[in-house]
Amino acid sequence: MHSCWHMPQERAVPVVAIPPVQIQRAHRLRRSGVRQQLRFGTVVEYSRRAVPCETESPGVSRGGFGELAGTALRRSDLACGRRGTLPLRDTLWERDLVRARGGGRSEQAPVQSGMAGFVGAYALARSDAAARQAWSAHADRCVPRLSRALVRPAGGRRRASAARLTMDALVGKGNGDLGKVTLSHETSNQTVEVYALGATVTSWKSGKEENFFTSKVASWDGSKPIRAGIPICWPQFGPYGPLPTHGFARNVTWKVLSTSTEADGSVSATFGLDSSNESELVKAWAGASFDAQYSVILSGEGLETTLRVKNTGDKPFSFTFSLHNYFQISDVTQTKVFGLDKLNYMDRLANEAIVFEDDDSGAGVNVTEETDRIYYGAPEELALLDTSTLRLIKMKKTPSLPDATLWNPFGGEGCDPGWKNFICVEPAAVKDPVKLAPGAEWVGGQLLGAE
Ligand SMILES: O=P(O)(O)OC[C@H]1O[C@@H](O)[C@H](O)[C@@H](O)[C@@H]1O
Repeated sequence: MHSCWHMPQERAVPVVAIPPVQIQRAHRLRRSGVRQQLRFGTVVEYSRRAVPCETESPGVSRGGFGELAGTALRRSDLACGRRGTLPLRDTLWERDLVRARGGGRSEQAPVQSGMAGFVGAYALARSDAAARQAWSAHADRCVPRLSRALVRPAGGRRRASAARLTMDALVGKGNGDLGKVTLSHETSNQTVEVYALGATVTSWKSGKEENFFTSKVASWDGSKPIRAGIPICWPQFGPYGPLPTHGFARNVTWKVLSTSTEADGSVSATFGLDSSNESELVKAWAGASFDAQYSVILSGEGLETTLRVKNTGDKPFSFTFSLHNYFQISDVTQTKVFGLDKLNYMDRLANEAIVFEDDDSGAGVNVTEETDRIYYGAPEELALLDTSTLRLIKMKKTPSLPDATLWNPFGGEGCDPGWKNFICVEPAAVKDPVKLAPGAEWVGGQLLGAE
């Protein structure tokens, strides 16, 4: 069989076509309510197989495996004229393949908690196993890195590099004459823009592709938070607390504390906000004394954004938090969010009822109506796939951010005119507010990768 999808050498296995009828059978099993006996975190038997992409399977139903495979097939069709194979190793959908298996090679392999949907999307979107492994390895290293104190004392390994400032980090003016830092990572051809107002990352480009949404009606005069990129919701998420919605971090101007270049070539900017800020909102926050630093790091693997908060007073305080990612997508209804299947969520549109998501198909969550949810205890790794463009955004969040929100207003009255082109997936700490004792520090952040 001719193959246009590269199968890496070390993963070369006999390619066995799965007839559409077997895929249909897998769907029937799932739909008929047969429980998946194979759970995340267990060792499952799986079959190394590939779906033949010349099969424009008339019988492959929409939803789950079929729909995504269909997307991938269309991509293959474009690339190689309706022939080729798509490896499906390590994917959640392999659970279906296990059921659908009709003989052939199989072996034992671990399926990691929370990874399956994400890896599945990735595997389907791209068949480059080497890149997949590199991402996973980096993401695993990233959490401890994110959890370290961010600004090192003078003389530390990180050098605040005035000499390289013009190359890697530019401090200048942006829209509305607002202060802005631009970071460039030349080897990976990424750039990021961060406004001092709210320390808001407004743009993150991988090559020419913009990963973040900027509202056409965003205000750039400081009167409102900037609706673009990653507004920081702190020290309050949503209406839950004494402050205006989403707290004050996104409303006030942060100091640019440093820009630097690491030995590994990653570039960063760190912003600071503390309780000496003159804003009435800050003063009104129950007299809490704090020192907050927000670090934005661009590396070959993507974008890391991390908030560190220290209680500098003699009273404890608590807060909730989210990184309000506005991801740019071509159509919200054609976007799948992976990692949130089969989780309880709090539905903010249904009197905050706890809803049990029973679909564990791994097909990803698809927004088809106004959606405002908080998933309690979301996995550390999430991903979203724009199935129109096959653009994939991967997210790894620190354990200190156990929750994730999912929001799109879906054309509701007064909502943003660009609602179709964004989806908010926000790593968050909402259900259990973070409590900080005097002198204590907290760190929460995310690593984002785009393909
Ligand atoms: O303040 P913004 O950027 O308009 O975002 C508001 C939305 O932010 C989301 O995080 C919340 O889940 C929604 O309930 C809320 O409406």
